[in-house]
Amino acid sequence: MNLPDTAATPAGADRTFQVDLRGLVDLLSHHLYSSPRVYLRELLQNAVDALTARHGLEPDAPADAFGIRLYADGSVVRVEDDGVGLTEADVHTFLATIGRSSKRAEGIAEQRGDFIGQFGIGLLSCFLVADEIHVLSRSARTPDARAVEWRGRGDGSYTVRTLPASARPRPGTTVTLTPRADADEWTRPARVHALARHFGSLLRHPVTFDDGTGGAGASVNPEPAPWARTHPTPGARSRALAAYGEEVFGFTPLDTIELDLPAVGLKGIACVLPEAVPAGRRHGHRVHVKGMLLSEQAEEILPEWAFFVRCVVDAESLRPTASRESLYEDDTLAAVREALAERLRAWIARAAASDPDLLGRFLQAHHLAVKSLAVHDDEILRMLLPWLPFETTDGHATLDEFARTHRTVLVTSSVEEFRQVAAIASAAGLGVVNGGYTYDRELVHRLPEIRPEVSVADLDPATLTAHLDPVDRETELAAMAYLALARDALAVFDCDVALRTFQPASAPALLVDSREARHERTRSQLAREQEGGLWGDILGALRQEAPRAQLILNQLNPLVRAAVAIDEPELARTSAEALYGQAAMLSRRPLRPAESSLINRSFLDLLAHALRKDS
Ligand SMILES: Nc1ncnc2c1ncn2[C@@H]1O[C@H](COP(=O)(O)OP(=O)(O)OP(=O)(O)O)[C@@H](O)[C@H]1O
Repeated sequence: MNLPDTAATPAGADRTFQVDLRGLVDLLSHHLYSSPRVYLRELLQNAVDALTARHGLEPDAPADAFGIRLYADGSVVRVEDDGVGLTEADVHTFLATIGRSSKRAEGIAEQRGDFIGQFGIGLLSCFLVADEIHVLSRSARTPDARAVEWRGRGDGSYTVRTLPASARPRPGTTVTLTPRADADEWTRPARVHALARHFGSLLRHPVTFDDGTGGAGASVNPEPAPWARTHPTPGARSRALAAYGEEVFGFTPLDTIELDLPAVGLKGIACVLPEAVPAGRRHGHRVHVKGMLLSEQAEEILPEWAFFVRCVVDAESLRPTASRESLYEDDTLAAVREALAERLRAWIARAAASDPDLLGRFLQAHHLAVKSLAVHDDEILRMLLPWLPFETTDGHATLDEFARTHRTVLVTSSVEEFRQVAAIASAAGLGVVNGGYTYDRELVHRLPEIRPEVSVADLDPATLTAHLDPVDRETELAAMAYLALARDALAVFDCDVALRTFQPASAPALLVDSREARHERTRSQLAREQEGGLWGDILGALRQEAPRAQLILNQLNPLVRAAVAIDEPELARTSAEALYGQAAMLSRRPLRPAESSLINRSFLDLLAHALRKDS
């Protein structure tokens, strides 16, 4: 913290920026840090970095030779470490200069890989809970170093004094805060203990907490990280990892995937979510660096498609941003993301190859996520496409099951088309998949890449009508008058009417009408209405041969057989309208206003006719 240069400065001379520390702390607390509780994370992280530096000085010291001790009794919070310590010069250079860090090499991007900190601002977070930071330190670099005391205050002033070595008999640093009354929530002993466990449970150095009520400090990290523990059997290990996942995330994982990337010193687990999540929603992962919990919301360690897992990882060399809430996007992070994605793919491949039960449960929860993934990822497509469920004319089935009974797989382009044709197509022995849902049509078309013996084609109305048998000449002639009347009645809907025989006999009529055809008709109609105007010309230029809808009546259906024999023209018209209305409703597409009123009218007309007949 540089004090403003208050001496009179001659006109025209260079001046020094002045820093309003209160403004800066306000900025950090409202925009950089998510909560005042991060003060403890920053203190712990500085202690960890100091221990790392101390081990660098004394590489032969055992791993647990140096530790961290926390103390909180309600009136002070203290973090004491056996780290490298600070000399008086260090105190001036690093503690008293905002933005200066002993952990950075040249530029801001060249952090010395061993350390978590790099920005030289973390200590300021203590001002979120206290007005003064008291540091007592003794350097481990020189055996006879004196102790040095630094007091930094929120108003930007500080004092430094050196003390005899006896003021701190061993090297290391003690940071003491006297919390403000309004920070009680974050500095109560129980809270400090909970925060220490939250941030420090995976730290590799011994960490203890003491609440001043007597007795030895309790260990904050009594056990090694869950993945570093040994278990009697692989089953016991996976149960223990699942229990840890549940404790951290609050759900029982469908499976736990162990992560281990020696190149970046990363270990951890990915917990497979037991339930589907909305596609595209990314989850935050818990990222520890050197055991220290830095972020619970890091999204960047996995690619977007991996939204079916949540991870806890501990890495040696990932670099957090200044807020610690996310990770610095560098080559290491890109490599980690790539390697973890590979690990998830391998897990899927293993389940597909040797654990059908697990695969089934996984796909039941996440088939949508997997479909979105398979569209862009050939390997996933190859492994999983046959096992993905689709809506078909045989009910919900995997493509593998479906292709066993249908060598030619037909796929519709909309849900509505599927609804229109499903019953008839399946009665005609055609295998149709509903391609109307996102990704489905695209995916089904890629099936021959994996099952070359299967062919896939789009189902167009012509394919279906080709499977409907024509009626004999005599029947056709007998129905001619009725068909002409029906065509006339339905001309307003640009709908042709034909008579065929098809199964199931219980279906009186089929309305074959694709969305594109309807779209085209609307455009043609608009063009006709707007004839002459600019808009009409544009629409006219776009006009194609408007495909007509087709109402196909089923000669096998008793009702249809009775209808074509009606000799009363009005009733014949009404019956044709009613058949059209029923077929349109069966297709489950939204009805147009003219269709709704046609259904309404034909129903009332038929009712009136029935009542007249009865009276
Ligand atoms: N416990 C400690 N032991 C030794 N040195 C420390 C300790 N705490 C802070 N320092 C010194 O003070 C400097 C500033 O600390 P501060 O926490 O503000 O930033 P940083 O850790 O370097 O970076 P960041 O802002 O990314 O945390 C550190 O670089 C380090 O030199």
